[in-house]
Amino acid sequence: MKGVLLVNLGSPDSPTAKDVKPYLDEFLMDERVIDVNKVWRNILVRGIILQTRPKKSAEAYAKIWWEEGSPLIVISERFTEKLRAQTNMPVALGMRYGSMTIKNALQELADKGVDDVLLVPLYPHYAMSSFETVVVKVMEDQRQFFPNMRLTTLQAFYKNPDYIKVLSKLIADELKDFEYDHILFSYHGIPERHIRKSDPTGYHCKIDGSCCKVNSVAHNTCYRHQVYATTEMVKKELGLPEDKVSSSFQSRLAGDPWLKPYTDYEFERFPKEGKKRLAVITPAFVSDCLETLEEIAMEGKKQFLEAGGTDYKHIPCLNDNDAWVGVMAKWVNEWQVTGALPS
Ligand SMILES: C=CC1=C(C)c2cc3[nH]c(cc4nc(cc5[nH]c(cc1n2)c(C)c5CCC(=O)O)C(CCC(=O)O)=C4C)c(C)c3C=C
Ligand SMILES: [Fe+2]
Ligand SMILES: [Fe+2]
Repeated sequence: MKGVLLVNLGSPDSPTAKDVKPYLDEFLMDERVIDVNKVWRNILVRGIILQTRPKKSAEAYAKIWWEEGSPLIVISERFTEKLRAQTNMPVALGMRYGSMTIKNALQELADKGVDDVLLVPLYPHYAMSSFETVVVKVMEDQRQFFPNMRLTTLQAFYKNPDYIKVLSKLIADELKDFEYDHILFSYHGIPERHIRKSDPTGYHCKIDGSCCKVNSVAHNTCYRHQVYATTEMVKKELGLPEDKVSSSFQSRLAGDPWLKPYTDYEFERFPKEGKKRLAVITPAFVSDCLETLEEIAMEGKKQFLEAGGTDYKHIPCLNDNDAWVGVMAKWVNEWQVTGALPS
């Protein structure tokens, strides 16, 4: 029998340093997130980052935490519930990190008789630290615990026309009552090194702005190309003026160079250039989370207004938007009936 496994990133069990620490430990000890050798990763993560970050992160989580729990988890659960109502297959939800494990989600499917699984990483774009680590972990757990299960993966849907349409519609609806000077597409950043590492040609990605526009097989795994493609397609779909739209990258850790421009630098720059009314959309995330609700909706707003901006609007993620659930239902139901996946 066929079934669907949705996987998102995950959250700590509560917004306390005690629960944030083991969550960050699992997250940052992932070799696809902090991609240095094991000894150095151990020193960096356990000897340095985890000494101070859990307390700081817990304070940030406390600002956005809901009565029902972490927004990312609660929203993913709502999405899953709505999807279940639109398919006649079992649908399970797992998280890459934290206590809602992928193994438990696979077990839930196996208990319902599922032996043919469509894995849906809940990321529109491919990055080794998001999409790839989910696929690798699901494959490991499947091989180890469910050897008779078949796995198929829905590829990153960053340029799928159905996805672009629902994202564009959401943006248009949110902007109906907001007069803006500029719309910023702020994507989660990654270290530049990850772009080079994920380039199968070994030479295409130069991160100079030009490579992402020249056709290449590298784009299948190039996060930078994919996020710029999403921005371009939404811009086209909505007929947005070229000079009123740009992309940037948020949430970097100290140390390496990460993809530029940095979102927080843009918040400082825009008011000085007369862009005082700003709308921000965060399409790297399908559900609102710490990085959108705290970093963008709260801290970003503060920074922009202090830099001289006058109006600021954070556009929510697709979350459990009915049209978005409908698109996912269309994709998974088509796979169930024909075995075909969207391109
Ligand atoms: C959109 C996809 C994501 C990519 C790519 C990604 C890369 C990446 N992230 C970190 C470090 C952290 N990210 C944190 C939170 C976080 N990251 C994503 C998504 C991507 N990360 C989400 C959805 C969230 C929010 C989770 C939630 O519970 O709401 C955090 C934890 C919070 C904090 O302490 O700031 C860290 C740390 C790295 C290093 C990285 C690529 C190398
Ligand atoms: Fe992250
Ligand atoms: Fe590129």
